[in-house]
Amino acid sequence: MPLVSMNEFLPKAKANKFAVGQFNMNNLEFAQAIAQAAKELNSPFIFGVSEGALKYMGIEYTVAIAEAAAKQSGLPVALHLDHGSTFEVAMKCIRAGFSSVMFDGSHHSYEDNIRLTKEVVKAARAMGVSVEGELGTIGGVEDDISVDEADANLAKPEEAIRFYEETGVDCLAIAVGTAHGMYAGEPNIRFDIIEKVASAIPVPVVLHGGSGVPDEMIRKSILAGVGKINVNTENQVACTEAIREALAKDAKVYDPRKYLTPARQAMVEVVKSKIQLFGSANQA
Ligand SMILES: O=C(O)C[C@@H](O)[C@H](O)C(=O)COP(=O)(O)O
Ligand SMILES: [Zn+2]
Repeated sequence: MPLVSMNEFLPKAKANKFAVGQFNMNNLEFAQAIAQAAKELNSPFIFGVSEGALKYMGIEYTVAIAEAAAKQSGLPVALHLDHGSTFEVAMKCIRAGFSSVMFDGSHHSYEDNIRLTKEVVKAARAMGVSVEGELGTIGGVEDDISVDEADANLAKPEEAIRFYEETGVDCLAIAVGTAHGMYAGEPNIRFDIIEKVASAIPVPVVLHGGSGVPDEMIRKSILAGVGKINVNTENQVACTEAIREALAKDAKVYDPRKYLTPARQAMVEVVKSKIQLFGSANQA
């Protein structure tokens, strides 16, 4: 199956109250693990690729790997630019074969964020590519602010609703108390904000910072209207722990396949557990 826009599965997720996982692709083993887990559970999924990951893997390798995974799995798979910072990078990804892009204008003023997101939506829609927008500040490692500081920048429901109405994005990431990276304690998720926004717009709310969020909070977020959840850190941790363990067991090992095989399997288990939790198994 060729790569698809997120609109192939997000409307169904919103209607049937499940969420589709965005699992970030950082190298070939991540892509293989994500595709294998999704195939075992017959789930649609999204490969998220940040600008940093794009630089690391190269845009042509990224698209080729995602296309191979979609073809091999036979599942609906979207290749999605994660936290795209400019119109230009979004267009570069679309031209290279991405089926979906996020324009993260959250660091701009509210009005500029609307104006810039609208431009991306107009161009992307003409090419059948879905767009995610972002409002508010999602804290954590990525922008080096703590969860408490991020709380001061949660999305305001009226602003989020107007943002959707003016931009026409296909899904909307709003800051509701989650953060990128691992949590020191538990996140304080504002389910009331999710509910207010999700009940007023026809597209799903996106939850960034999905790693380390307790299962019950994930279920509650989905019931409140989250239809896409991003996970990267938990896969990175599982991958690195498995490599450390393999190297500690045999200090003389030099064949990367010897430590990347358990690393890949550890990620398969993480992704499978998220797919079960998000309710997207058997929704392909
Ligand atoms: O870290 C990245 O490169 C991707 C993340 O920003 C992704 O969008 C995300 O939200 C993952 O959250 P996490 O797994 O809880 O860090
Ligand atoms: Zn994110």
